[in-house]
Amino acid sequence: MKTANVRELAVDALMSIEKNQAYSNLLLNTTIQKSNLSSKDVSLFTELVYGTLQRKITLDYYLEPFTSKAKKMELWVRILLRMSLYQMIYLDRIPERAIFFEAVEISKKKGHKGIAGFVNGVLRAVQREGVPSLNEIEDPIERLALETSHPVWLVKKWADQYGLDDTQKMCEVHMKPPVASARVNRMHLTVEEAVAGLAEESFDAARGVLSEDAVILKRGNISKSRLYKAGKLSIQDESSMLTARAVSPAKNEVVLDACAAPGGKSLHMAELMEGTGEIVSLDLHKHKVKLIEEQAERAGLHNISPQVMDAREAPLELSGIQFDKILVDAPCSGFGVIRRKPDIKYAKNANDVNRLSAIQQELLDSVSRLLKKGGTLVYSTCTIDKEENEEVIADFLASHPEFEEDHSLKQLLPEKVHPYINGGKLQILPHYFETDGFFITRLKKKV
Ligand SMILES: C[S@@+](CC[C@H](N)C(=O)[O-])C[C@H]1O[C@@H](n2cnc3c(N)ncnc32)[C@H](O)[C@@H]1O
Repeated sequence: MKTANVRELAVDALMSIEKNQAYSNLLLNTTIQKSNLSSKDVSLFTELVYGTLQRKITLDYYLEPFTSKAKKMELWVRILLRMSLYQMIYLDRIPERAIFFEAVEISKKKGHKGIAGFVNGVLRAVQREGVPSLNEIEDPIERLALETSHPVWLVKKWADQYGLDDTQKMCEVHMKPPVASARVNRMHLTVEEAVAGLAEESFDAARGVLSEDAVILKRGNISKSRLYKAGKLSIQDESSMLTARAVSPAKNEVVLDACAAPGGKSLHMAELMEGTGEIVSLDLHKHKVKLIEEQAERAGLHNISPQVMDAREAPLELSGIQFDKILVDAPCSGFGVIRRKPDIKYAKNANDVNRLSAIQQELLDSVSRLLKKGGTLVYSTCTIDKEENEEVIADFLASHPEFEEDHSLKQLLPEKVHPYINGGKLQILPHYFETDGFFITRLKKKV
């Protein structure tokens, strides 16, 4: 496939994401699988889609003086201009004449000569005059939002919650590509054996930086490895791997995973229980429950019982006896995974956060009835928003005096995260270890 086609494919992918027809990470995977792109073209395609999406607000700001007079610009034209500008500013290795030529070719194909002339004119004017400086923006929050392409309301919220310094580091790390990592099924092999096995298959792998169960991959697609296909590896971010460790299920226990699909943490817990006991894995959606079944099958784990159910309506008799441990890995805004899904920062708004924190409360309220006395309840999210994390837990504890924070996280989790543990709560921000941002709380039902 020629590079011009890669760019055209990237414009189409960005259009679908913009129209909310698909999540960036899912769309990228399906487009790559369906096309017969070479690995070099896959890298360029990924870079163009992620890079343009990550920098959307900044690129629009840069384009504004050059496009403000255009009467009406179709969405694909704006996207093509953003993508071309992204290459001009951030990708040194692509010569400008190639960027211009291919932008013009795509314009002719998707539109007509007139649009090609407009696109060419805008790009040449940018080349001549340069983009506007961001230094003149006085308000530090507004400037940071524009520099790192985040909506102002979000940067303001994080600055209120964490201070400007951490917010700046977090916004900057969101610009970097995510690290590929996988969890080793320790029932079958050690992390060292997994690294060596991957090296034999010519993957450039190393031990993880945070989780004792992790390998990280510098190059290559882990799902193509023999170890993955044999169920000995599962794709998961390192911070997310800490959740099952925080639950710490013992052999033969009965565990509820209330929001379980696609099954990452159910599988991890099943592995820690060495295939014994039972994990009841609920999810609201039938097609997602199927993913849990497929993953359990791939890993050869038979102690997982997936069920389609709204965990807010889970009946008391669900477990027969009461559960020893319960995990609520709740639906959330996902602000901790912006590096993987940049569209999240544009798509979610303050109402979403309110709606989600109400659902999170309902989930905890409901499943807490199913836990036996002395049992463990772990609540986790892949967000950094305090309204969905600390505040949900504070509200839950205020209305559930039968629960208290369990202070054993420091015994269960690696030393590196200890500075970020506060009582029974752990908040990892994405820049601490260049992982996803993650929140984990361990609670105990009083005896
Ligand atoms: C953060 S994801 C869980 C990820 C999963 N624990 C893993 O590690 O692979 C949240 C899941 O909760 C599910 N969900 C949302 N509302 C739910 C509800 N009321 N009851 C059960 N599942 C729900 C969503 O469908 C989604 O799959």
